Amino acid sequence: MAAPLNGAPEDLMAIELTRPAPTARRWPAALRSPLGITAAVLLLAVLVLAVVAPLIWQDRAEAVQSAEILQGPSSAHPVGTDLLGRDILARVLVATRLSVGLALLATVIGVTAGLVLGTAPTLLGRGGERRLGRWVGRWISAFINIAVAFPSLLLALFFAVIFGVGARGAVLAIGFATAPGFARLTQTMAAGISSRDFIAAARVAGIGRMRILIRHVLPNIAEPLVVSATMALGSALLSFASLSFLGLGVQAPSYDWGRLLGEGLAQIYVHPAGALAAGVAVVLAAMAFNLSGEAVARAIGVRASHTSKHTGTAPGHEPPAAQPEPPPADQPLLAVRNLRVGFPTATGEVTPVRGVSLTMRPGEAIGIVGESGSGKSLTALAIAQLIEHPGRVTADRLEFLGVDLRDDERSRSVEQLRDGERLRGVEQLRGGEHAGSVEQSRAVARSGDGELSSSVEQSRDSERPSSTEQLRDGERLRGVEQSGDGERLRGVEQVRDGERARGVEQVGDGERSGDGERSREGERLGAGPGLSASERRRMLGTSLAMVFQDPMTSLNPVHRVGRQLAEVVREHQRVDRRTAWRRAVDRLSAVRISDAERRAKQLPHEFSGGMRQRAMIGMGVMANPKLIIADEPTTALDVTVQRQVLQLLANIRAAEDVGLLFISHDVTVVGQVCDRVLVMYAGRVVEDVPTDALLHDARHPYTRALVAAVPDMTTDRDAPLAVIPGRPPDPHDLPVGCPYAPRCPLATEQCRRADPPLASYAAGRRVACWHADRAPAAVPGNRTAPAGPPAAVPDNRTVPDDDVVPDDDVVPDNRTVPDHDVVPDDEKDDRPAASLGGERG
Ligand SMILES: Nc1ncnc2c1ncn2[C@@H]1O[C@H](COP(=O)(O)OP(=O)(O)OP(=O)(O)O)[C@@H](O)[C@H]1O
Repeated sequence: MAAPLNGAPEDLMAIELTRPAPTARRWPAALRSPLGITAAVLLLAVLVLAVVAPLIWQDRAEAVQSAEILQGPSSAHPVGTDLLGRDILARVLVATRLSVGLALLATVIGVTAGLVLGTAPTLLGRGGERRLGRWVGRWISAFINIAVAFPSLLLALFFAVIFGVGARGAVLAIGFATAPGFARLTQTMAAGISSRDFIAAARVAGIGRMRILIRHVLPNIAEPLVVSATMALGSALLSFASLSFLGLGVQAPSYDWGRLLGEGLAQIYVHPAGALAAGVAVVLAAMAFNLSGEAVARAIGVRASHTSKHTGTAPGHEPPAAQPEPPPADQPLLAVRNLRVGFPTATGEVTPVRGVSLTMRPGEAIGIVGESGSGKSLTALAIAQLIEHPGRVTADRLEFLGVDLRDDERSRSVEQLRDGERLRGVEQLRGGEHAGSVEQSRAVARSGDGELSSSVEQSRDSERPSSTEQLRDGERLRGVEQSGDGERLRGVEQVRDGERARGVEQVGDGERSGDGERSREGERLGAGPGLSASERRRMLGTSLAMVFQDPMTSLNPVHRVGRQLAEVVREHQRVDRRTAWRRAVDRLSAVRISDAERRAKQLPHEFSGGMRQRAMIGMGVMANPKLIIADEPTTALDVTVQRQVLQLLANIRAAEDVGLLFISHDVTVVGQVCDRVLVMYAGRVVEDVPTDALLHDARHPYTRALVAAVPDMTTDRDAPLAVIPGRPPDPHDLPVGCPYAPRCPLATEQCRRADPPLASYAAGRRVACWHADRAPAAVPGNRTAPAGPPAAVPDNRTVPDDDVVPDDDVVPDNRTVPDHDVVPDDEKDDRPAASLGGERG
């Protein structure tokens, strides 16, 4: 008899929750089904027998009657007697307790060990700063993978030999043989839940790993785990019977069903009923547990899911270094330079975010737009420190509130190179060397006067081709050196203008002026300039809020909304439960959720989509953040709710002087809430333009195409809808040169040869295009001027309580960029250039 061990967890390996709503209403229906009734009756019978059988039939089962040896079925002995004349039926019934009890014990051991092993990678493996933890987590994962590869029976036999013959050894053997399957199931589900937005939100809020695991991950995977454990119990029963049957389990004088099977086997041809009775008991009890698991599964709505494969290809290209933005007069809220996000692939590394730079002042609203896959979300996640291993984030500078957010181990090499370059830059400045740099800096100066072409020309002729060549050859080192040159340019220019001292300071210490600020921030937080990982987490938890696109996945479905909001302040401000709850209710009403006290007690599924999104925003402002990152917060909402959410963000921003990084596909929506817009394409910023210039004075053909592709109420319905032909490039397979060239009506040979740098051509304006000097044509007649930013609530830290946004407040339209992915092939290439606005260039 070779029963499958721990088959249930393996069967349920890819289990997932189909819906997060409470399941109370589905239980009665499931119990009333034939499956539910059968399972309930069988389970009840097994449990009752396990409790009462030894009390009633123990004496009869153990009474030796030499006159009745090996009797066949009779009215006195319904399934006959054994070699000592004992009643077999009584023995089978009495053995229920030991058989079920031992199986239960083995299952508890297996489930506990599986839970610990399965959650360990999630617990240890998150966050870049935990190298040792990640390492241990990886080893545990590898161990689980190897263990599940072995047949469970083999594992059980192996462990049985290790732990010794007998009931105790068998319990441990079956427990440990059950653990790997259960661990794999737990690990898979925990990893799935960990990628959900509400976990990211909890992490942004600075909630610790263990707490996230216990409060957010486990409750969401508990139901399928219970189903799996129930089924594992049936398997453990069969396994135990197998070991006892083989003589490795329960030893005489004790007896379980496996032992009774073994004893009866010798008489199977004489008294088949006596031999089979224990087998029938095993089958019925296993069925009871498996059917119960099945019924529970139906009641709570879990089903098997399909796993998806990820394939990697060639690494991405290096874009030319962006020209840094001029340093703001005051300390920036957020300073990002040369941010890169990469993921390992089978053939190297793919880099979906390639050198993004941005500087945000306190209270500023910056929009990031671009088609799907342009790297907007990854940029936001990298800033919020939410890129998971094996994702790799590097940056020359990544500071929030003056605090360096970089994970040292990951970014140090780049930083060291930059430091080296900076020092050399200072030396060169001091010695009055580097004529080439002076030349280049003149170009930058001219471009500052609006002579963009000179600047571009300069870069085109000197820097870029070599840069592209170098990077194509994988000489990253020299690429970094060039970014150092960018720094030198500015410094040299300042020296040329007689501002030598300032230039040296800026170039020499670079953006190291931030160091002083960082120290001050560190002092404020009670830590040194280099904050520890937990201090950084705490700082981010209180100062940065994230609002995600899908309001359904942004809140934990199993916790009341108010409790989730309260958790943020309880975590950071150590306030008592009641105070935290009051603040949660207050924040809910501040985000205009009426009857906030009652709503706070509801679960997320009881909220509408717009309310959930507002609740998320309410959660974000629980700790008075300095920056809100909103990743397409209105995409999943209808027009009215979209307008309310935009209004709310604008109000909070104005009332609390919060910076806003607003990500969207929709250039018009971004135009209405932001001061300036970064347009991303193929993982890099291709244009940085003030909002008021977005519609009529954008320089990059891609920006203009995005603007032109947005229809509005005045769009001529008879004319073909403007679209951008082709598709954005796959980050795995970027073309040489400007990645937009294959879709660009202005593309020339030069565009196909070299990627243009993001160059500054006027105050607060940067563009990465070789042809950006060509005067932008007027936006087609179907465009209307953008509405102004939503009216803000001045000087008031709470947002008005009215649920209805006045129409004249703000009218963000819900126009969205058409889904270019679904442009039929035959439309892509013969689309007239006029539809792109390219003719305006
Ligand atoms: N974990 C990952 N591993 C590998 N590639 C990834 C990962 N996450 C995202 N990418 C890739 O990075 C690119 C940019 O993704 P990102 O989510 O930032 O795009 P996006 O501009 O926000 O798009 P959308 O508007 O559709 O959300 C995409 O091509 C995506 O496939």
